[in-house]
Amino acid sequence: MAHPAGPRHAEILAAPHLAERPSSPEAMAEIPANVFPRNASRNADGVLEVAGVTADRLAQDYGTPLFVYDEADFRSRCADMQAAFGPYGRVHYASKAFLSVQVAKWVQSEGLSLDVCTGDELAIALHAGFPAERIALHGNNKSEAELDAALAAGVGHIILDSMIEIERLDRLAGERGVVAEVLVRVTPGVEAHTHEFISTAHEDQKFGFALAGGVAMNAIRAVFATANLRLVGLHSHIGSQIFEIDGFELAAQRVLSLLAEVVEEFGVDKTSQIRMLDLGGGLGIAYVPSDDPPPVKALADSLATIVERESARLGLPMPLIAVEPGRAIAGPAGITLYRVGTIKDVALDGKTVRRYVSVDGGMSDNIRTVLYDAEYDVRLASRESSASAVVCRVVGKHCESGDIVIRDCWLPEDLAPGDLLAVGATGAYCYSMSSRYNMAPRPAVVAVNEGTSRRILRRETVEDFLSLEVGNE
Ligand SMILES: Cc1ncc(COP(=O)(O)O)c(C=O)c1O
Ligand SMILES: N[C@@H](CCCC[NH3+])C(=O)O
Repeated sequence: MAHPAGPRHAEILAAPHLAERPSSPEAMAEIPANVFPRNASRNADGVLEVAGVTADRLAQDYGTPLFVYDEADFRSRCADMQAAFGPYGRVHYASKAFLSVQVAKWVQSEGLSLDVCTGDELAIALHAGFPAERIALHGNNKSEAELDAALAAGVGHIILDSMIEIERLDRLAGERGVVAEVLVRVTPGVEAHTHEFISTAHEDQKFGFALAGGVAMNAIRAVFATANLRLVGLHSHIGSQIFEIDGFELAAQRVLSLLAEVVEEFGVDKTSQIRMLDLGGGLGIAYVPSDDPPPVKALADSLATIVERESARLGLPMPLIAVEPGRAIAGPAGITLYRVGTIKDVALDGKTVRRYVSVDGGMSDNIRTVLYDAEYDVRLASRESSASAVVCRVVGKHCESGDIVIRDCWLPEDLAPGDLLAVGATGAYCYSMSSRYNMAPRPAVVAVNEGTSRRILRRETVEDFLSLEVGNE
């Protein structure tokens, strides 16, 4: 395909998945099945549809930017997780990836458990009628109020993260006259191959008790010394967006070795209630077509084999394996629709230009590009184009030059204001990490299913912002 006339457009060298110009307009129009929701496709008119509802219709009915979740996709990923890991233990959906009352209901009806990190995530789950005994509470700085709310609700277990918290929870449980089931979060010193800020099991960070220096063992001793805490498992989470099993394998080996030490010190009888090995979340997804994460079932079976082998080697009974996937359930189920507002060719030097495509959202609804250099796949959603491919940078509307949604991508040369763009795999950690920067209202969130759509969260309005104002009477 020829370059468009005029100055040469900036070529992409850094991103391997973009190194090759799409072979044809059809290739550029393709909706990559491993990135977009399972029920997304281009219809006969060339318009993107999700679960039978067109991007045009959605934008017209609900406005843009818009988060669109394929409900059947979300549910099927819950079901896949449950089928893969359920036989070995328990699946907690990590609600931080994306939570709403509807989402909690989907998770519940698919039979999964739920992991929450704050009192307010807990409140949303309880509001949805999620059974408290299937909820686990995480967090490195849970307040007394949050711990007490969890005890009042009767959550399944609480994952302990500091010595102060052990004392705090023991006291609160005593005051309520209950015994709280707890896991101790162990930091096993595994460097997951992922971005530093989403890697959580190397030792120099805020989560958990280090295996090194006997810190985790001391925490376990402290729990055994309490009157109102019952240790039912050990937890480790090595990071997020992980494609290889070796990090999980090493973490499982190390945590099981710690368990063997605990059994040796406290005896088989006193430790028989420690039945859960929670390996956390972190299962990776495809953000761009070349990403190839392992299938969930294969991962589950390999992990179970490893845990079984290690347990046998250490003379321990096979524990229940718990996992806490967030991204792998919510991520691929969601897309973001944006409306193109302006397009600008910016001269980089004498010979090249970069095409900036500005959309009506940005870092307020997707901070991941700015925060982690995350990559995304974007497609023209409102029509098909036969124009040639041009390297573009999709940017938001915020007062920040770093407000980039997609650093480099191929889009049709004839892209114009008013066109709709769809960014794939934005279902996790986009809405949940959104902000109101520049008074940007949080977008609406829509669920689509079998040809129908419904709002599950309405768009914020300036009236919402004004309702927070005080002292202006
Ligand atoms: C303790 C814990 N569990 C589960 C998750 C969910 O991770 P992911 O969405 O990568 O599966 C996280 C986030 O990284 C976490 O910190
Ligand atoms: N928020 C991160 C992952 C960390 C999640 C929780 N520990 C992301 O968007 O990738």
